Amino acid sequence: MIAELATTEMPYANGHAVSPTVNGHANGHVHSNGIHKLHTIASPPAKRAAQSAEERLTEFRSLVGKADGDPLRIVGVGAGAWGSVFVAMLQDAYGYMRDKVQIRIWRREKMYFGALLENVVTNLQEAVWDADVVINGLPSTETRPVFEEIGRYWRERRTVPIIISLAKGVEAALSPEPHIVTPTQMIHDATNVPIDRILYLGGPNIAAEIYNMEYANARICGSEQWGKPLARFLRQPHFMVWENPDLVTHEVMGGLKNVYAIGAGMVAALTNESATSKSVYFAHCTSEMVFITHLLTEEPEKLAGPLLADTYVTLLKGRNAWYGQKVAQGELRPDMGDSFQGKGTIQGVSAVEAFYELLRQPSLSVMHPEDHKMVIPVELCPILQTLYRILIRREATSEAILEALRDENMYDPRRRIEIAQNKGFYLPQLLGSPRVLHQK
Ligand SMILES: NC(=O)c1ccc[n+]([C@@H]2O[C@H](COP(=O)([O-])OP(=O)(O)OC[C@H]3O[C@@H](n4cnc5c(N)ncnc54)[C@H](O)[C@@H]3O)[C@@H](O)[C@H]2O)c1
Ligand SMILES: O=P(O)(O)OC[C@H](O)CO
Repeated sequence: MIAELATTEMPYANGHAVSPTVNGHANGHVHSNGIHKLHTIASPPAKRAAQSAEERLTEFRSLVGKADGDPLRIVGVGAGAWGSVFVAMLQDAYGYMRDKVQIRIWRREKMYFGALLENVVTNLQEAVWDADVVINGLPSTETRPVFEEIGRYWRERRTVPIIISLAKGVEAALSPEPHIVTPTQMIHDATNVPIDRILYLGGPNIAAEIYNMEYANARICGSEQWGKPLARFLRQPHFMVWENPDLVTHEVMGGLKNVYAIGAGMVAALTNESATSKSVYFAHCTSEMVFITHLLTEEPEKLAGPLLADTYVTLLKGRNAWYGQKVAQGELRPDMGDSFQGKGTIQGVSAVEAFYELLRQPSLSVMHPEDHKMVIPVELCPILQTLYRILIRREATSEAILEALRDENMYDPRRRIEIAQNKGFYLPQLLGSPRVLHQK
């Protein structure tokens, strides 16, 4: 039986859910059954938003082509930290309009302990078969198999859903030539949903903090036809959403920052939070990330801001940095896998392997700007190489990350960026574009 999100539990004022965004500031806490209770704190009524929630829902419904009496069906796939918070945010904003929208979340396992959360659906086919909007809250490593199953359920569908992927991770594919596969591409491959209806939402977002209404921003990346209306529909006063047409590079950046966040956690633990050591690491890891952006796109400067903000927040409070610390402290080992009870999946581990496997391909070799010989790109990324040795080959301990920083052959991080900027390293095939006939 499909259970809808409980709105009976939501406090109401004048028949509408008391949303933290309607009556000014609110403190919220989670009740045992996981329903977020909101208590408004006496404050002047919030400035009325340009468009009311009703107006935004009506606008989006008409864009999707929903007839009166036919609710907009939104379903989250994967009820982890961010997947759950993101769906709960939509529920807070629109859930009280039960005749116009139905918001649910699917999770694999039934909640046998405690009360089954009202908002959980445990039958995937029932959850997605007629969904108008699907939110992918799965780790990138699980996106392909689950959407292959969903694709089978959608074979006879006559309507085309819109899919928003939250996943930050990548796969490396080596044929027909080495290239990156992102979660939106996995979803497209698995379901045949046109890529212009599959978008990526990413930003410097810590789920728990957004759940507590801390102000955040994010980008919805993909086709402008859906990016603009979705940005309007998803935007909340405490969650600013901008649209950006560049889908794949932003999605790749979400995966790349997780790689270097793990290393940052290791350095923090090994140097007892030394600010100097962490800044040395930050200089080197950002130069490697900027170098990699130059391989991926002709306009890397557009990515510096989003990439560094997402990296920064993950260094401050992300699970990938936490994982790096725990590995360096010996509390976790690389052979223990990448998913942990109460924490979820550490996406950086699979990203280390994907980026390393990709950037070590001879066909991607670039001219070493000082040795004047062709080298595989990963030769210019000693931190990525070291993380691969620690986490994937398991042939080095975390201390190797400090050796990498102290390596006297290490370029001045500025040099690596200068190298990338001066020598057109752009490899269009990395993101699946046809290879340029004559590399610059
Ligand atoms: N947590 C955050 O603050 C945050 C913020 C922004 C982006 N993200 C990204 O969003 C994505 C989802 O993040 P999250 O924090 O919700 O993840 P999570 O690791 O907390 O939860 C993943 C959920 O997917 C479920 N799952 C995994 N494999 C499954 C399968 N095969 N079938 C069904 N369910 C399966 C797990 O049970 C879990 O509930 C990740 O790629 C993450 O990097 C996370
Ligand atoms: O908790 P993490 O490390 O998966 O990162 C969370 C978000 O990606 C930060 O934007």
